[in-house]
Amino acid sequence: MALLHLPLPAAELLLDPSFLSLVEAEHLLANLTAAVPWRHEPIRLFGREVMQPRLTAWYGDAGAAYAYSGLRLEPLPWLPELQLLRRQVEQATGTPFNSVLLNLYRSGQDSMGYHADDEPELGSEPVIASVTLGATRRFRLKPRPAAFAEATGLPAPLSLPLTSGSLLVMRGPTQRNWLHALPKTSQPVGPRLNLTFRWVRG
Ligand SMILES: O=C(O)CCC(=O)C(=O)O
Ligand SMILES: [Fe+2]
Repeated sequence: MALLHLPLPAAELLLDPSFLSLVEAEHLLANLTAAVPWRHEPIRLFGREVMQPRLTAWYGDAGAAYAYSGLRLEPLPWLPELQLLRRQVEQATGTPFNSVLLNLYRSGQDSMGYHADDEPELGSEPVIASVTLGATRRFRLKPRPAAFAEATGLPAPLSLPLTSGSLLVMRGPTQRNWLHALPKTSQPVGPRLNLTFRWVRG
């Protein structure tokens, strides 16, 4: 399959539902779950420290350090399977990446709140390439700010089920005009590992 444009105003969103085969995705999920030194990090939220409802890890080229919601993350050196995946994602998107953020959602109770990937070190129109392994979860998008939200006439946030092996690309003005989230679900779901490849300016 190839990357297909999803029609979303003031955004550039592309999806390849079968970027990896289900078997490839399953192997990668098992290998990475075991090999990655997962961290459970606090996050600063409205001046309070709370634990993130997920496990994380940050890999990248030396020097691609990243400030993320009050955390300064030093990258781990690439694992061979992450290096290979980086090259496949670069090939598919035609974009270079120097780092990847891994999020492990252990169950339906793990989640990520609404945010934009708009940290200064990502630049003004970042390309974010997101690979999903494991459980299908709903990725939500809602327009920002309020005036633009009204103009889109959307009654509710968009909901995009991301399946195992899929590749989602957000680029162009997407981060400026939209927020995204991965809400909790009460469904009994297995673990989901998401990898977002990024270019961080040193
Ligand atoms: O898990 C996902 O699909 C989203 C992850 C995300 O938005 C992020 O890492 O910034
Ligand atoms: Fe994000």
